[in-house]
Amino acid sequence: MNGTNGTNGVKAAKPVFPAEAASREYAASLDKSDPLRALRDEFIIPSKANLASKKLAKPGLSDKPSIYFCGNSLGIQPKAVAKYMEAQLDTWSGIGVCGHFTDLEDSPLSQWQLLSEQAAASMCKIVGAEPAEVAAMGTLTMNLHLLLASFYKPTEQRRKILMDWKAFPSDHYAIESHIAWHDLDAKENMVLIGPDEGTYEIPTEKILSYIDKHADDAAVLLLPGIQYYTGQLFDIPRITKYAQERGLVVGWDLAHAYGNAELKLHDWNVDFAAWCTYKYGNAGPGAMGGIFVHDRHGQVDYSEGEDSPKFRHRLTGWYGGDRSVRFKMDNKFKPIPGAGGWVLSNPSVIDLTTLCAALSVFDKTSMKELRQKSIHLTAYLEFLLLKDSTDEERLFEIITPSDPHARGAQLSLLLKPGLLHKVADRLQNAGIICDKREPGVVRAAPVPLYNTYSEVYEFVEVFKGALAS
Ligand SMILES: Cc1ncc(COP(=O)(O)O)c(C=O)c1O
Ligand SMILES: Nc1c(O)cccc1C(=O)C[C@H](N)C(=O)O
Repeated sequence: MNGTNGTNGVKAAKPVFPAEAASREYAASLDKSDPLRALRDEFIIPSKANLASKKLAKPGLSDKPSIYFCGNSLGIQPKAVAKYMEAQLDTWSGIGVCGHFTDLEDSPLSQWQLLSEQAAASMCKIVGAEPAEVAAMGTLTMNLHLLLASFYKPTEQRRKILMDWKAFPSDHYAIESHIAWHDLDAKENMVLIGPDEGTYEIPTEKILSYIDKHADDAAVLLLPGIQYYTGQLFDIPRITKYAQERGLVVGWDLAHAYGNAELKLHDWNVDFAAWCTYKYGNAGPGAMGGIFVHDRHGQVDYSEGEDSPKFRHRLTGWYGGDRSVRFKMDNKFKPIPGAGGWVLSNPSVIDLTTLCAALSVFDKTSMKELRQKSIHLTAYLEFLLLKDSTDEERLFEIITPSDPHARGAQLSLLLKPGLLHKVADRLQNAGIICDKREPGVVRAAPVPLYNTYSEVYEFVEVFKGALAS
């Protein structure tokens, strides 16, 4: 397989496809030789019949599956979810409150007090962190607020937050409200970094130049790992290092990068990060999110005595308190060392259950393997979309970077004005699920865990047919 990440950090070349690759048979041959093909069977693929009928029903075995290219918004259901949920419901009905401290034989789930650690143990592999640097908790926007409460400490001199020009609205509101929370003017203190006029990709050099420009007045840089609209994957290690060397604290919103790109948050020395798990993570709509706090920020110092722990300030709650003293009820907060110390409440075990089920699928593979396939699968999509036409002839433009190392699974296709609804309808009628973003973008995300090369081929046939009609 071409286009894989080589060893020693050397980035592999972009996959190249021969002319004969543009056929249904070739796509099928790629599926046949795909080493990860068995993973598709770990999922329930929404069926065309169900999408059309709008009745509550599970997809039947003989139903034709839809082509699901919307993992960038909501991943599909892993079969493990039903099994894990049943085990959890049986635990609750079987032993009630004793579920907190009892590990049951044959259950894939640990006792409730340890369930968030079970999730973190798998999640840390996806983001490249030590287990203690990751906590399963809350939801993305909520977690960004909690992390900003700890890491955005504006001073007279440093008060600005550098961010992207088209941040997902929730991130924009979170940052805006945090600045206002400190009685500062939001407009003055939000520095939006965007692409040059008429382009979509933000060059790394441009981000670095903003960091230079604001090296004396910016407190935090908070960017998306992958930009939700354009699909651009940023150079996280380079940008992080550059900003930190100039005194900024660096956080990443990994909503679109979690389970999609290979991440090494610990080695990259990222200060903090947050993500949701319902996109490429497949943990279910509104599923529990995750945070990363670098080891150096999560330490608890007892050098002044057991009763006077010193730790980075955060907004606290009892589930961030060390388990050994959690039920002593002495009202002396001793944080769990690491990201767990940011947890507030008794977590929903139902949410943790779907998360653990989704993570059990990731445990069958690795981000390295997934990314290898993803780079190849998305390059195949790009190849089929672009072949046989020139930039001038096409009724769409791919606004996602063409460098596979500057994007994840998603390609964002910007259509000529007036075409979006027609194309979206045609895709929907053909049982293809991907999303549209006004004014004219179709986002298509072939996901390596469950999508196939044949589906990519079919998608392009329908997409091009819709444009030609
Ligand atoms: C980049 C980004 N930030 C924030 C959100 C919102 O997250 P949540 O609703 O889980 O807080 C999303 C997706 O909905 C997103 O893609
Ligand atoms: N979280 C979503 C929701 O509650 C409803 C509809 C869509 C979403 C999404 O996740 C959108 C997604 N973040 C995006 O990139 O557009």
